[in-house]
Amino acid sequence: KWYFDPVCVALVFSGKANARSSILVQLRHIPAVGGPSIPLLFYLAAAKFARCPDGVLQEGYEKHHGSAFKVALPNRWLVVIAGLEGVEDIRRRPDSGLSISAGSNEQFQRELILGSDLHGIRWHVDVIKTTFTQDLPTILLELLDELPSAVQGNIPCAHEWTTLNVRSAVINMVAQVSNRAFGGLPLSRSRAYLDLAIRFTVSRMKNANVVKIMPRVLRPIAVRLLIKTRSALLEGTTYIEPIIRTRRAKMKRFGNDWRDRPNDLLQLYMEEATERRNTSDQTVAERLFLTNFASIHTSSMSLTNALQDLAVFPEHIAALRAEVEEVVTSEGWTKAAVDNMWKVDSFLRESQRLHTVARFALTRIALKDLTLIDGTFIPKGTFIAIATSPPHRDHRHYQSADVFNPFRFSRTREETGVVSAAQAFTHTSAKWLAFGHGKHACPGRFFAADELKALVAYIIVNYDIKADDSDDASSGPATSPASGGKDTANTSGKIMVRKRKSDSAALN
Ligand code: HEM
Repeated sequence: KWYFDPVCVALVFSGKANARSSILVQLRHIPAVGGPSIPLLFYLAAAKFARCPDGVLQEGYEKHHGSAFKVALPNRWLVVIAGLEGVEDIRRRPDSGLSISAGSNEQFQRELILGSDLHGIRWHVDVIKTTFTQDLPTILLELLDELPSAVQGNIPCAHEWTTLNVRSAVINMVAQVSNRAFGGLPLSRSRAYLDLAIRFTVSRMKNANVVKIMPRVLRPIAVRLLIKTRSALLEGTTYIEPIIRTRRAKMKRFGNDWRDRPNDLLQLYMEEATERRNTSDQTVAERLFLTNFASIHTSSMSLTNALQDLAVFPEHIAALRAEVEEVVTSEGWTKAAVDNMWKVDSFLRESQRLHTVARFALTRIALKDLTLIDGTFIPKGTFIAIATSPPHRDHRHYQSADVFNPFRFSRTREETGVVSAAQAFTHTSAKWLAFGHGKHACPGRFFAADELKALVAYIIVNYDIKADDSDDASSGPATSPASGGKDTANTSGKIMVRKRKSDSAALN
């Protein structure tokens, strides 16, 4: 199972197959993609996968569609299930057979990096899925109120064209507006807290990747020596705990008659903790800080890609802007307006389709031996997942799948007037896996969609955007013929922006 583990390698070579090494043998029937699967040479496959993960996954998807293949990670095999029936099969299986907790622990090394207390907690997922999503109409009003400060604080307001480093501007904007919805004011305006949340998110991803390539026996030492993530988490909670104390005092004093009860995730976490009685305020604070990890990276990468797509295809800005101006003029900056931004929704989904942020979904560990729907045997302990990008680029699922067509998901509505949930950014299916699929699909996707739509809408009515035409910007990758000679997103990481002179105060 752990082919990097010297003990395991020694056992394989000495022929003493035990439970750990036997999984190597047991996975022999699953074809490897990206390189050889024989002992030690699988490092070649691991190196190739590290260099070109999307190419390897696409190759595996095409060769083994309807079945499974394996790719070499630095420390173990990952079995990737390819094809619609396989996705449905995985999503239907209970956690007792395929565990999401064990899967995300393997992916993010939660137990080692965060400690076993936090690793097992899952009640926050239910809160995000239920009350937080139900309360979005009011929570979104807070978020919308934060837009001017977050956007104008990170995108220059000059009326001349200015170069913008899109990734760093976006991560700051997303951190600020998200934390307005997570912990309210003044938390969302605390630069020190936001920097900590961003640093924590980035370093936790990096640390998980470092820990994963280390031999298993050295991992706990590495965590202690190298990783400051846990202390960043503790520091993050020091900003939240005083807010909890103040709110607890008010909750005690006013009970349900508390009129200015805050509309944010922290309040919902606190109320859930009160129900659960044995949940401490420190756990609530840690949970809130950790929610940044699930949301900041994914949402900011999605918005970065979307803004870069806008810069590469500025001809679509006018149609998006017209939609936003129409709905905001009639509804104001409200949830209803955001719900009616179908073109913006479609544009975000198309951007996500071609630049899917989460490379894998339905990441699981088999807790027992299983046989998949196509007959593939999956031994206990196998790490499995679905690769998200290949189905999104599959010509069987999307017409002209390689072409960036921002309104492909809003066209049905425009033509027929029928609102189809299956066309929405938040939809999940075996073909649309940006948020996973099934009972463990991303619980924050309704919030993420509203947040991203609001940010894109606010930015396009207030700014002009175009591709960066400076010399160093042209050093990006070559254009792709599949996208009509233009490369979508991820060129130089820079775009040009210019503040618009808007006539309508209602829009900004
Ligand atoms: C565009 C932004 C986002 C993307 C692309 C995204 C994507 C995903 C994906 C692919 C998964 C794994 C699902 C699976 O394995 O089937 C996931 C899980 C999760 N996401 Fe998101 N996410 C986004 C935003 C958010 C936000 C804003 C929040 C919080 C408010 C959030 C909270 C979570 C949580 C808590 C889980 C774990 C669910 C579980 O363990 O059952 N996500 N997300």
